[in-house]
Amino acid sequence: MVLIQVALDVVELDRALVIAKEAVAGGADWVEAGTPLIKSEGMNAVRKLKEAFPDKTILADMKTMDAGAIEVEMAAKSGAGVVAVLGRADDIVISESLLAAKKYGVQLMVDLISIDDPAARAEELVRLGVDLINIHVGIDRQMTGKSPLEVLAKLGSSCGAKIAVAGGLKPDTAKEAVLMGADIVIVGSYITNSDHVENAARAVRTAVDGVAAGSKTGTVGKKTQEEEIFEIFNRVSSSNISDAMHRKGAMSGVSTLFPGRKIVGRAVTVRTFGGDWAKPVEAIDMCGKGDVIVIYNGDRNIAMWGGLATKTAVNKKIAGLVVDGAVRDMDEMKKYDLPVFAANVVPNAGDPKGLGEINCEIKCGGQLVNPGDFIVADDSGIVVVPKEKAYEIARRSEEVWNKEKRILDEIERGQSMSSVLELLKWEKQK
Ligand SMILES: O=C(CO)[C@H](O)[C@H](O)COP(=O)(O)O
Repeated sequence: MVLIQVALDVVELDRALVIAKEAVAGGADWVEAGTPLIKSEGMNAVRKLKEAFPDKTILADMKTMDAGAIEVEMAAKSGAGVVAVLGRADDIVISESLLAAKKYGVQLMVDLISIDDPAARAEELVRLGVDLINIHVGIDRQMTGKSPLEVLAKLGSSCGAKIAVAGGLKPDTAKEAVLMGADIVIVGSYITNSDHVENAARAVRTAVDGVAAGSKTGTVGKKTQEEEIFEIFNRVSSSNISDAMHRKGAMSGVSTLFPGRKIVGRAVTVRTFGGDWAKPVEAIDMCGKGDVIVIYNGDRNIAMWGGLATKTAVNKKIAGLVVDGAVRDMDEMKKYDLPVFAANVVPNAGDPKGLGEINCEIKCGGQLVNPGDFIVADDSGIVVVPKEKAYEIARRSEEVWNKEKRILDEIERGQSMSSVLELLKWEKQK
């Protein structure tokens, strides 16, 4: 039987215990004290988990690099049945960890996170006597699109050890991992950040058990990164994205004219001056379906966009307009669905002189925007995501969105935001 291990990568012990209870009810077999929980609470986290789940195997994700024997001993004495150390550690650290594991009657799992040649290292580890290996892509690398399934495909399932797989797994990828030979699937954020942990764990259980029952259909359909970016940006908010960019990326002084209309698209940029509307209108003809026109005008008191330009843009099916400058003809613009974000609305227009450029780097609302950058604009504001970082930021913003949903769920159950986040405990010490 394939085991499901829920990884509790939260820093608050009380939350971890609640989440673990729900995950176990949904079918998790092993409960992992995740590294952030161990760093926050120490071995007490392992003790409390063992106390709460005496019949379950508790894994302590120590991520040990040195002094293996003492770390394994500490975790084992606290109630861990499996202790995880890093495959990047020296062989002597692995051997010492193995000796301690034998002495205290626990299993050792060796984590292949960030190993350049996982197949070669797995072979060495098996020679050292390791019989439980974790094919793991860490959270930061997941955000760049790396998946543990690619690593598993290279390693194969017959390396002589039991195989655990971890790194952003969801029901479909957990199932794929099992089809590829995994004995244990380790699932963290998909379960712990769910607003219904029990159901999320059950979805993983069903997917994994489906393989044992012989259902080989429904493996992961590959989406392109571009498709994933659009899917995620359409789901999350500009605030989630700003959080994912370390609370940066938002324009200032430009806001929605039509609340409720959202933009997700790639920028076609325009720089123009003093209400000159030639380049903005010419840019519409250069746009493809779904593009966003982003304009720096430099004068917020002369309109360089109005009803006629809006109708042309609607015909071209552009996703929206963002203007660091003024627009006019609100009555006409209201009739169309086009999301419009601007710094000002004034009735007096400029003239079509043709100054400026299309598709050059501009500064709009205080943010640099390059052609092709992603623009996400909603009622909270407008964020610019540089195209080179778009996939990573999309993945990180999805994590932010998921975490917030989970915290909201806990607040809806009656807790205060401050108690859920243990704000007092985590205030920065002077
Ligand atoms: O060890 C970890 C991070 O280093 C995680 O526990 C592991 O990656 C599983 O979590 P997720 O499913 O969120 O990736």
